[in-house]
Amino acid sequence: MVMSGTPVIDMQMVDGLADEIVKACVEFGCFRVVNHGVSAELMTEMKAVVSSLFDLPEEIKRRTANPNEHGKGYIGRNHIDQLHFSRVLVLMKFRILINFLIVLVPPFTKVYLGVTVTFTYCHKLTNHSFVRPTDIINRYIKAIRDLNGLLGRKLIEGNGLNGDLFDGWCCQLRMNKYHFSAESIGLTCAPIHSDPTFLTILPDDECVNGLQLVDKISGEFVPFDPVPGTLAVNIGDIGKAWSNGRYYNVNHRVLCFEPNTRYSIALFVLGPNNKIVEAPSKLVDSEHPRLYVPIDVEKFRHVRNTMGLRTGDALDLFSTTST
Ligand SMILES: O=C(O)CCC(=O)C(=O)O
Ligand SMILES: [Fe+2]
Repeated sequence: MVMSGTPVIDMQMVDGLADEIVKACVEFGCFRVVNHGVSAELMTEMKAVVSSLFDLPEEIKRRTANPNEHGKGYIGRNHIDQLHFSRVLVLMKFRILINFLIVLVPPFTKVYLGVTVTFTYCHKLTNHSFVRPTDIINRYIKAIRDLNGLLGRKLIEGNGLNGDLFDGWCCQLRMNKYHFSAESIGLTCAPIHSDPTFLTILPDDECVNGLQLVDKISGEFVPFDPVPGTLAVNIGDIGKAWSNGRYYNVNHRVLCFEPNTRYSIALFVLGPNNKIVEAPSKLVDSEHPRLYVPIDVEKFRHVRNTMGLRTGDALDLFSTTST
């Protein structure tokens, strides 16, 4: 059976919100949220900023290069590096990095260009032609982190736990631009992967589709088409580990279906600042024995990247039964 459609969850619903979210994480590993608290106006402003940042001259983007930390600075178009797609940038709480990935697809040999810009750098950019990106990005991140906080509280409640889940966790903001052309129709532009996150909040392009998910039951790809006014949320590997295997770390990919530019903006909720993730003891019992050893999230991402295990397999290396 192919799943008939991922749920759209109203974040302002009064009763049953926590249960709906937990159910969606277990059954689909993804869902959409509406009434999510990120205003349509802010979303429009953010999209304009993203587009302006991508339109910056190459020379300006190159100034953000960070030769010491691959993946945290400019990556030229000629540096094709599939690994970078899954490389994760750790954002300290007040030192926010923005990673742009411009994805070009064959027949071009240049796959994408990546740039990381710090907020400080964005201040410098205010001297350039586009408007107050820092203010808008700051407001956007605040709104999306508020939403994330609410999701975390509902996950805690839905599992019968107490406290805050994502308080102080590291996040990464990644902006993707896909140059879809007539020649690229039918091609895979972002390869199949799970996210190495607890969860990802993804405003996908409302006009240009392309995102596909692997159905939990059938194992087949199914479309995850945009629904205007909603934001997509998906569970990653760390979410599966924290839930003691209950949540589905859904594999996904992006295909080109039409010759239009496509944007998406992903907030990756990576892991706690103390770095260790383990399932709360309440989620472990005789019917649900502990599946994973405590996971150091930085080590996890390192193993995942260096071994190229991008579709959830890296978790097997942290299994309580692996030798
Ligand atoms: O562009 C999209 O819709 C998905 C992007 C994605 O999966 C990612 O950045 O991890
Ligand atoms: Fe992803």
